[in-house]
Amino acid sequence: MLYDRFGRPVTNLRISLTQECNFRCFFCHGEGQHFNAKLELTPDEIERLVRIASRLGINKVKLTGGEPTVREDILEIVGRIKPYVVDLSMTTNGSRLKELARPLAKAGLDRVNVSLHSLRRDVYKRITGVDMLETVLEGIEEAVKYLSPVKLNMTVMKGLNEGEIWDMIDFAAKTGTILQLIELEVPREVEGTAFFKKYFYPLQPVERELEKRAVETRERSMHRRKKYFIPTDYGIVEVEVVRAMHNTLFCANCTRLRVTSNGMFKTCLLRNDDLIDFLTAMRNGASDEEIVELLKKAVLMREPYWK
Ligand SMILES: Nc1nc2c(ncn2[C@@H]2O[C@H](COP(=O)(O)OP(=O)(O)OP(=O)(O)O)[C@@H](O)[C@H]2O)c(=O)[nH]1
Ligand code: SF4
Ligand code: SF4
Repeated sequence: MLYDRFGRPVTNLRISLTQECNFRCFFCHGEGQHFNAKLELTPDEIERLVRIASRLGINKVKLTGGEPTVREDILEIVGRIKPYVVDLSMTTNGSRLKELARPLAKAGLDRVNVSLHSLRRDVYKRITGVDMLETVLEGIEEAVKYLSPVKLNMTVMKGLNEGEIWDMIDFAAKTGTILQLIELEVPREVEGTAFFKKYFYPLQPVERELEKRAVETRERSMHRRKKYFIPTDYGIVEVEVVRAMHNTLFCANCTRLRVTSNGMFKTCLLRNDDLIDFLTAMRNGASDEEIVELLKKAVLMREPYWK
């Protein structure tokens, strides 16, 4: 097992497969990739990286983007890395899940997180830039048949969807999904901007209400995130709250290393000075041991962002 200088174990890789996306969410953080990356890792390179990481105790992988399902070889990628991974998940906008949920599960995907910021067509379109709510809802319906759990990601924003939280909780109960309520998060330099002030909606009061209504509360080891089990007319539903801003406990329990779509290790979502290129080494014939050294170097660069 690898530990960073702050005693945090690294147990998962969060791999961005592409910067491409068929949506245009106005708040998209692009997984912290603020550069134009034309180059993409091939299935061979992804498999090799995951195989090497698995030897070091990293056995959970999250596939992200951009939008991971815009890659034509997504099924091949999933199938090739699953043998090395205990928990293989994907975060997607859901636009291709209707046709892909079943083949993805068959290829080895264990579970999926689907962004669903609103249940109202107009609001959904304002947030994502596309008129695809129906398609995504159909995708979710299909996903629950083959993948478990299916989580819904709702980024809560002032003036847009903050009034839909309880509807979304009911929707999650009805569909047999888990809801993740996510507070808008940005790096320090963006915090003072008009954008952030306009849309930031603090979830602490919502969390207090959840606490009151919950029949049970649990804490995840990752980020020490709270999970609330909320009774609804449709049964008990699990609601997880993601509050990263200024959350020292969250960062102190961060166990993931990121991989950018163009082959670099990235140590933190919110940092922009933390990249280690491993793809050039790989393409120049580096041995597994040399890749391990680069991975270890990245782990040693990790720092909690909020401390
Ligand atoms: N600051 C920060 N935010 C994160 C991190 N991981 C996830 N988030 C936030 O949580 C949102 C949802 O993340 P997902 O990709 O669905 O996955 P997850 O919730 O991290 O992982 P699982 O619950 O294990 O599936 C992201 O859009 C981020 O806003 C992280 O390591 N750091
Ligand atoms: S769907 Fe995700 S990757 Fe695509 S624009 Fe929206 S937030 Fe960004
Ligand atoms: S250190 Fe904090 S901000 Fe950075 S990736 Fe981990 S949890 Fe997110």
